[in-house]
Amino acid sequence: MSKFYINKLAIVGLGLMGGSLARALKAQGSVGEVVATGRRAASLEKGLALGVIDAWTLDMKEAVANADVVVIATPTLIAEKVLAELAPLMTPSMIVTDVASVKGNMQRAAERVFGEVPANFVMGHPIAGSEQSGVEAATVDLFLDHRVILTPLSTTAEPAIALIQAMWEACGAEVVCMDVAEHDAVLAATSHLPHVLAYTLVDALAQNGSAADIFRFAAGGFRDFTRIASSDPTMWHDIALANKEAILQGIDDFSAHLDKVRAAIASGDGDTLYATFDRAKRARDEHFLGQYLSRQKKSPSS
Ligand SMILES: NC(=O)c1ccc[n+]([C@@H]2O[C@H](COP(=O)([O-])OP(=O)(O)OC[C@H]3O[C@@H](n4cnc5c(N)ncnc54)[C@H](O)[C@@H]3O)[C@@H](O)[C@H]2O)c1
Ligand SMILES: O=C(O)C(=O)C[C@]1(C(=O)O)C=C[C@@H](O)C=C1
Repeated sequence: MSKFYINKLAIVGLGLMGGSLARALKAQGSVGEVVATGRRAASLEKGLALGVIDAWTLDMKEAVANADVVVIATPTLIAEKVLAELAPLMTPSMIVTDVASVKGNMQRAAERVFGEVPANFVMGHPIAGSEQSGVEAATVDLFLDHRVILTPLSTTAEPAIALIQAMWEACGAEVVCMDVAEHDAVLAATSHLPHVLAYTLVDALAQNGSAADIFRFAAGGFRDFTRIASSDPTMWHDIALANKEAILQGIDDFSAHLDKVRAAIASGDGDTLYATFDRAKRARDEHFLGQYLSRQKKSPSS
């Protein structure tokens, strides 16, 4: 990993993501000053009190002045407004990145604001998080042993990509580069669809007249399946609208699969049911066992 140091990091939108990034970089001694800006003085003040940031301001110009790196960590659909505010303040030596969960929408937003995506804007997405939000939920090790996907374009400057890669590696993450459309299709399937399903299941049950009884008898399976339905509704409202086409495709593919399972249950087709459940168990076990083994290989003592 290349040795790097950020003199001044500016965070726009200090919540779980921005706060965890600040905590991790500070813990590594990889950053001089962290300044945050956002909408609400109260959460910025909380970030300061928790030692996550060194200073805050509601003035974007003041926040990003002389910053080496600016991280946009607001909900996805706000990013265009943030980019528009940032545009006249950007300097050639300033590198801008983001953590939004959808990249096609971010690319289109940057194209609308700048004409084309600036060479010093490196789009990124940490594949780590939680159902909690806000700076108080930020942790120093959120990105440790997780992947961060960067989606640079052919016009993105190599030194800018290298610096953002080094920033995430300093947080203990593995960085991979991916095409924007591929990113949005993959994340629609593995992250966005599960959230839509969890929210919809809980809502459907909660609308049921006997919801109180149903929830009273819900145990570990329901809790595991629905943890992510406690995620921030604004964040997921934005993601669902920003990655509309890929999520609709995911819902359609899933519905077709669910129809097959429904038909198998209705007709008593145990072979199909068993085969479906067995394939799913193997696929999940292999994936998570593979992850577990690779973590063990990296730190055999833990
Ligand atoms: N939470 C996760 O698991 C996760 C994982 C990966 C990526 N992301 C992405 O990271 C981004 C931030 O998510 P988070 O979990 O940190 O959310 P969060 O709610 O914890 O933090 C978002 C912050 O943005 C601020 N904000 C909202 N509107 C704003 C505006 N108009 N101007 C300036 N600031 C504003 C909020 O006050 C808050 O401090 C989102 O785009 C999300 O999709 C989230
Ligand atoms: O662990 C969680 O609670 C998450 O929802 C994290 C999660 C996901 O894995 O789907 C959510 C959104 C992101 O953009 C990346 C990660």
